[in-house]
Amino acid sequence: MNEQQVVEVKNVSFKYEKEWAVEQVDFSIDKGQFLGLVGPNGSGKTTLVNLILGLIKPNKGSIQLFNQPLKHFKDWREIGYVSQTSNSFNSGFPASVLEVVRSGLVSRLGMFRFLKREHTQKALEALKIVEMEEFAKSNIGELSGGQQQRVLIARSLVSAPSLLILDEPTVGIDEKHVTAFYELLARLNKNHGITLLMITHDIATITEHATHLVFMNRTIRFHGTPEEYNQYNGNEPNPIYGHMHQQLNHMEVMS
Ligand SMILES: Nc1ncnc2c1ncn2[C@@H]1O[C@H](COP(=O)(O)OP(=O)(O)OP(=O)(O)O)[C@@H](O)[C@H]1O
Repeated sequence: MNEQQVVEVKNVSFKYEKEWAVEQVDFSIDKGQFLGLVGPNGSGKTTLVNLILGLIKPNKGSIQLFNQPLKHFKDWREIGYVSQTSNSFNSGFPASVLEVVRSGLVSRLGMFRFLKREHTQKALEALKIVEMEEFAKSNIGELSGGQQQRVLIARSLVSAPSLLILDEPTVGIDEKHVTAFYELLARLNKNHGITLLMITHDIATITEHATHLVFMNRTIRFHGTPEEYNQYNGNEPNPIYGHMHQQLNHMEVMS
């Protein structure tokens, strides 16, 4: 047993109908890694994350979370999940930022109402981490896409997860705020010890910030560090990686 292993995907294949969406995927994520999951549209990234979250079951292979087979895994508070949120809340959405963040603890709030003050405290601490404390009383629908995304990250942080999974979190964030957003993720990773798995199309930026990269197109085409990626990228590429790099460049232009 590898104590450091947070996610282990062993030879996993999945098909919705006839076509394989994910085929023989094999990789693991160790504690403390910031792993960027990159691939063209329809390459199986969200399917893979849904498999890891246990929302769908593999046709072949197996998945372990924190060294437990997925079917026995119960402590879902260990895992935070933030999906794409562009325009999640419209301007009339009737909730304050604090209420949205506190709702990350709602399952426990029902049983322990008297702990409400403690939950508010936890929510404020999470807002502080994402530098949104001053917006606690604002209406969520009045914030920008990037600010809303920070609030949703705060909501997933209130239960103190060890692993945070983000599906294209920079969609809807304007370019000048994307760097600050990546800096926030790097801080969560380095200072708070949270392991990160992030789906993105933004190869250039993820390569600067992630500790590890997985490029997939139904199967895994590359798994390694950004340095390893840059090495083959800078040298004569071998045919598989060269082809993948062309595809990735094409994706970058398309996204
Ligand atoms: N619910 C579904 N039913 C049937 N096929 C699906 C379903 N969801 C996804 N697919 C198919 O599975 C393949 C992988 O889709 P998936 O959403 O995992 O890709 P992705 O890499 O996340 O794409 P994108 O970058 O566009 O979000 C695609 O061919 C897609 O059409």
